[in-house]
Amino acid sequence: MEKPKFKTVQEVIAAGEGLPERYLHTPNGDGESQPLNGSVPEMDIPAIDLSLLISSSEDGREELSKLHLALSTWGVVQVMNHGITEAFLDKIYELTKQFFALPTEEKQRGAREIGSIQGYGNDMILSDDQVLDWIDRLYLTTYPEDQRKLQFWPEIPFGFRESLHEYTIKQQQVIEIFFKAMARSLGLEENCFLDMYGENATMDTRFNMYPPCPRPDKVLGVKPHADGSAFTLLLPDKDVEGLQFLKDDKWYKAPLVPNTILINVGDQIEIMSNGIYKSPVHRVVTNREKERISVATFCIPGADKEIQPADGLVSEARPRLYKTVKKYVELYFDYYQQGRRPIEAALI
Ligand SMILES: O=C(O)CCC(=O)C(=O)O
Ligand SMILES: [Fe+2]
Repeated sequence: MEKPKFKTVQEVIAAGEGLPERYLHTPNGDGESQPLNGSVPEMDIPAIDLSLLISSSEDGREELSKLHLALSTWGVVQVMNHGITEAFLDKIYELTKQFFALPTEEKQRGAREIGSIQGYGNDMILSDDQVLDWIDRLYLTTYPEDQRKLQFWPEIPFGFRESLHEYTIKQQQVIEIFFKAMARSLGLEENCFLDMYGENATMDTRFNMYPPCPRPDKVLGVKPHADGSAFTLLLPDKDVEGLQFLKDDKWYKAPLVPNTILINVGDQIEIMSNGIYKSPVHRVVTNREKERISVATFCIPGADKEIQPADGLVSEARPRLYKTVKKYVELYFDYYQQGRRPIEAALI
């Protein structure tokens, strides 16, 4: 299959030809006239103890109400006591760093092919007038195993493949507990969301690298978007800030809390929860001196599954807000390409 002709951000920098115009945001009058690297306040989100979410004790109930409050206001939580050791998370982080530090030719062995999202590359170029994100990434489907495309899985650094396999298994436990906890926190039967997620659900892991950028006032690492997943597990860089969430039209930065996983609601949980849990708009700003690494895993309901508001969350007082959707991620890319919020397509 044909490999696309593109330069990754790392190659753009290595070419030493200055910053291409295609990365520059021009002020368009709606809030973007402000510099992108202005200082913003930190968001006030709780660290949720995952081990307590499965307990029926008083502490467990308290943790569920903390979860409810955070997901209905921010749509984001930090999760601690998630059962994955700090050493293992560090290993994932280090392997990601090592991968992006490899010579271009080595990384290109797993380069994305035209029309395919999996593999190594830059921001997906969907149209000629798209402002590009200052990001290089490696995108891999990790689950179910028969959907893995191993030709894109790096053999170097040593241990990458095995560790990603192990990380996938460890994340599945977190995902299952989190789905059950969300349902219980809304007064639903605990398998209510898991059943919609289905047996044929997919996990996609995206390794993100944001090189230092000469114009953080004009260039974004990731443009504002909400995730099309049910929810997303994120390992943000341990030292370098950059991720910001929008609330009531203002940007807030995500705190750096060691050894936690950040979980944000995606559009499909917003739909399943009839809008009670919010799929937050977020972006990544760039940094002049430091590179930033993050690892995001998108939990995507099975393509055979109909996603709709849970019956228990629809009433006369709270009418149903969303249609039934299927294969939402396909619809997501169509809308995203037109610069629209895909969830609009699901609104009744
Ligand atoms: O790099 C990050 O912290 C977030 C990336 C992100 O929003 C995404 O991959 O959807
Ligand atoms: Fe995202």
